[in-house]
Amino acid sequence: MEETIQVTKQQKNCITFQPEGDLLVRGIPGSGKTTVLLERARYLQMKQNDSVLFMAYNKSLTAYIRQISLKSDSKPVEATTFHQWGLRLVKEISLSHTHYIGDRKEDVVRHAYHTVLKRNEPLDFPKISDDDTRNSKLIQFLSDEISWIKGNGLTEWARYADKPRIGRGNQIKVSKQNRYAIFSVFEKYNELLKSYQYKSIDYDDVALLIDQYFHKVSKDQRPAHILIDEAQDLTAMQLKVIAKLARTSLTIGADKGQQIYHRNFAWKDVGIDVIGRSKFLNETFRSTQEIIRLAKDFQKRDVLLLKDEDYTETVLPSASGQIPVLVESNNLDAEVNTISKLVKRYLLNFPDDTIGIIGYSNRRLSKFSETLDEHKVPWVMIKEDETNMLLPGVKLVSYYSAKGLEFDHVIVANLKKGCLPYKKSPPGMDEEDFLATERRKFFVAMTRAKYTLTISAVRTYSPFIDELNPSLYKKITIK
Ligand SMILES: Nc1ncnc2c1ncn2[C@@H]1O[C@H](COP(=O)(O)OP(=O)(O)OP(=O)(O)O)[C@@H](O)[C@H]1O
Repeated sequence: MEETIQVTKQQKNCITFQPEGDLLVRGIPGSGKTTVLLERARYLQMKQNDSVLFMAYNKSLTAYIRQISLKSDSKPVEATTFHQWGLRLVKEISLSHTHYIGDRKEDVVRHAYHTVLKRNEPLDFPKISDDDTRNSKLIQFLSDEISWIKGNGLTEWARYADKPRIGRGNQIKVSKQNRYAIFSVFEKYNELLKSYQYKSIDYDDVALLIDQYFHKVSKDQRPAHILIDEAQDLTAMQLKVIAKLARTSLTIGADKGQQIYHRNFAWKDVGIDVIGRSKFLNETFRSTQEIIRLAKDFQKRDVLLLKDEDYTETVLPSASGQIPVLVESNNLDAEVNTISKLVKRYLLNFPDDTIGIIGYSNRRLSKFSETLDEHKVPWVMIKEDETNMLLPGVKLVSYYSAKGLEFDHVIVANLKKGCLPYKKSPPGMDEEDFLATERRKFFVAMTRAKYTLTISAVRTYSPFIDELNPSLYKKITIK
């Protein structure tokens, strides 16, 4: 977002939409949702002279938004994630000494499970086949189920008991007795979290606690205007409290086609009124025709999305460029070597450009960083910190953290079977739903590219490679 841009009429209508009530801005990748939300934040800040808060799903996107916002002359916009902002509020209104349980959540679920098993009452858990004697799949299932319960605000037995299991798949059969057993673990888990031993909350608790202690939230603690980007990945409960917290207006940016967590709710279910207050941006500005043509064709494999009432076809942009390249390597070592050489060439030819290497995880990306060091290529890892994303050079970023970002040149790496899509779906999730979210990660990664796109496949290739239309890319095989 280097140049000053001329917003379109469609975008302007969103920016200056009436500053009271809700507004939903939907749009295809690169259609300017972030740009519009940021401009609207500035507009509201200036016109209304009242507090404005910009929220986004992950820390890398909020850091990026702060960086873009700082580049302009106007007052910077406060940007944060719901989890960061919410935890601060929770500490102020109820639990001053709390922190997130983070990666230890499954340990607490296991602790709760073993505690309820010792009770003198028969508990019937869902049958999940597992070779592991530690019941890891059941524990993971219980952990995901607890997130689902909290994310949908089903924290009372009466609400959970009969709730249709939308979004929880049909793979594992869950009877009423099973629900009773699960709910016993849920209650014990919450008790343990609060106990002296853990004194923690989990990520899903933030929305529940704000809802529970809403009467304690003062007017000054509630922003007048809240703008939220990438809202398709928030839970129903998170959106419900965000809608309650916004005093005057709530602006939501979302694209179902980029939803990488399995969610299922309608806007009205969470108290958001979008009737007559929904806008769609269908022009795309980031990428070239060649990149969007390939990504758009691939998106057609997402049958769940095509059936969704929110789905709208991506329109081709006017800018034209190089055809995307598919590089095939025999193994991961060959992949990092080839990509490192390619990156070196880009740096030489385009010293003022950003180059994003998007990989499966930070662990996988560390292989790139080692090899880039050997090739004497400077790089930065975009994790969740304040790495400057606007400066030229090489950025390493995971599929998750790449959401909402953009780079002049993108290399989507690790297209290997078992890596993307990941080798196994979480217990309980339907294979089709799982593949749809994994496919969207690839779609999101491809659409981060402005000028060139390279896809790097490693033997045994990801099945997604076969889903790419071969007439829309050029193939290079590295021996
Ligand atoms: N009217 C416009 N004219 C030219 N460029 C634009 C315009 N609107 C947005 N852009 C540029 O297009 C790119 C994509 O914009 P932005 O990131 O806001 O899209 P987005 O819809 O949020 O994308 P995504 O959902 O894929 O993350 C940015 O570089 C932005 O500066």
